[in-house]
Amino acid sequence: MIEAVGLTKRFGAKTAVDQLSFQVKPGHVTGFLGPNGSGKSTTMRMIVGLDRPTAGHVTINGHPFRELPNAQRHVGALLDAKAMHGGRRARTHLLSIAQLSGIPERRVDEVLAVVGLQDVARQRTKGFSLGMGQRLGIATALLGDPKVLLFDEPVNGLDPEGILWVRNLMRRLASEGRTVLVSSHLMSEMALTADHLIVIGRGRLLADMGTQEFITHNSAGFARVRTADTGPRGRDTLGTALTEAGGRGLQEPDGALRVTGLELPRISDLAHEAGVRLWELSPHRASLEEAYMRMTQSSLEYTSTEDPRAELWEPEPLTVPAWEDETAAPEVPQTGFYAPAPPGAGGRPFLMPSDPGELARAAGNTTADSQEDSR
Ligand SMILES: Nc1ncnc2c1ncn2[C@@H]1O[C@H](COP(=O)(O)OP(=O)(O)OP(=O)(O)O)[C@@H](O)[C@H]1O
Repeated sequence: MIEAVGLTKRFGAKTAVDQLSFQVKPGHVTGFLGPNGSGKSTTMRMIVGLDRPTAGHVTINGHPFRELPNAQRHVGALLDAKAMHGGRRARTHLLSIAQLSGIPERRVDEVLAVVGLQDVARQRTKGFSLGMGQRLGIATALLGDPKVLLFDEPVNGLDPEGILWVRNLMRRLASEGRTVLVSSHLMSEMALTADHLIVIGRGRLLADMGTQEFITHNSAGFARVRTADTGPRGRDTLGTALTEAGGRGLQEPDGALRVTGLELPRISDLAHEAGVRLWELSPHRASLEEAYMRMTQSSLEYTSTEDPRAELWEPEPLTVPAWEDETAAPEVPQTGFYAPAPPGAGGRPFLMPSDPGELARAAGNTTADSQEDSR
């Protein structure tokens, strides 16, 4: 297990890591996420003793890295895939590290086979592609058969087959009871690889929870509603009914409505009462990328002038339906199937009920009851 307590690193006036406390437990792949410059690499460097904390401490299985006897046998790390002597052959690179750590030569050939570099083992690493370098870096981390593994951006530069391979490798290492901490900016990949997440922003801890829990806690909630094509006026009729009931609808590019401010059962009732047939009524299920953007948007060290993430919160309507002009969208409430106010504006994250029966029960509730549904 890796344990950080009040871990802090300052570079002059810059606080790169700010009072971080977390545990990385064995048997899981823990994703380490954060915007550029949020302090992930600095944290990893402190874990393996390459940077000294300004305050706080971090231990591996109860010991600071520098006090671990034969650390290579306990901890393996891929921090910089380019950190190798370009004039050395891949096998020689591994062999020199193995010899320094008392690791038998046969292990070098084992890890070369694990990462699929046997055929280029005698090539000099300066000719390696980024992906080959990553594989060699992973082989180096695995050399001592360590119980604790750190990977900083291991899928950087890998092709889809390589990414899949890394995913399966991480999961296998965790299933063997090892502690696996992996950073990546590839959210779709992290969603598939990591079962736990530590998220930091500006050096501070933003979240430490299961991946699914993280997505649930940080998702904008809305319903997708598609009216039957058979009734061309159905969408406008429904839009008016939804607006009058306190909801708000925006047109999705595919013609569906994105509805906030109303629970699904209420939307269904309103459609029924208005005589509008629905072909789709579904809760929006957020991706890890969306949840991550939502959580970190105020913690980005560098943001582009034009924020490409804006579309994740509220799409521009392609055309403003008539009913949109009639009534101003009301203040968005904070409970049930509602979209929260934007982060930073005091909004509470939207939570999907984990129990689908909750939806059915909510269908029988009055408006007053529905206010109790928030979780
Ligand atoms: N040796 C150093 N001297 C001065 N500042 C540093 C040093 N190392 C890191 N920093 C600063 O500390 C902050 C955190 O950097 P770090 O590399 O840990 O972030 P990161 O989350 O790994 O970023 P990325 O995702 O871009 O790799 C940045 O502002 C960086 O410029």
